[in-house]
Amino acid sequence: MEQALQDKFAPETRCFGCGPSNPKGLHIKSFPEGDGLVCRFTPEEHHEGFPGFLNGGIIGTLFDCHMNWTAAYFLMKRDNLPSPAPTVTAEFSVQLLKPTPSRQELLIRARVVEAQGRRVKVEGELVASGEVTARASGTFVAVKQGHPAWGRW
Ligand SMILES: CCCCCCCCCCCC(=O)SCCNC(=O)CCNC(=O)[C@H](O)C(C)(C)COP(=O)(O)OP(=O)(O)OC[C@H]1O[C@@H](n2cnc3c(N)ncnc32)[C@H](O)[C@@H]1OP(=O)(O)O
Repeated sequence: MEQALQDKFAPETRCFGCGPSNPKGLHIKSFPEGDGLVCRFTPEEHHEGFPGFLNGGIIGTLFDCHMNWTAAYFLMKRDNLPSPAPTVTAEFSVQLLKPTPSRQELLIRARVVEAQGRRVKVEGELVASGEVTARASGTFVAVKQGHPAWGRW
């Protein structure tokens, strides 16, 4: 199977959501597919908000990191960079449409809907057994040299 973007481009990073080297992290894995990125995630019991259903903050983190990588990968392709751009989350919002089952594999899709300069808008959806249980949108910005995140991925 093809390597996840996180493992290919940032294996040493420790982001709680997507850092491969954080032993307590979620280890979100993003793969290019179609016009965006997809992520498949199977929650653990300690990610639940109530029995059998996922905690809303965990849902937010899944969207945050996966949409961030969607923006970073988009900028890499658009600007012909050797690796994904160093993007951070400027803002994001999540709509929790129905309880998300936690004892199964979940699918998160994200795609870029607008981009200008180093600012990228991304939309995402979370699908459980073919049903969309949450949607999100956010703005991600590629940082400049001198930003605390510069060179940290
Ligand atoms: C291998 C690699 C892996 C790369 C992949 C890595 C994935 C890691 C995932 C980690 C995700 C995180 O947790 S990141 C950590 C949480 N996030 C943060 O700490 C970010 C804190 N905020 C900041 O550092 C800053 O505010 C920035 C970088 C977002 C923006 O500051 P700046 O660089 O000075 O840029 P600025 O000129 O203000 O804005 C640039 C453009 O973005 C717009 N903009 C700025 N902030 C916002 C905002 N909140 N909402 C909407 N739009 C905004 C501006 O209007 C402007 O648009 P225009 O006029 O150009 O149109």
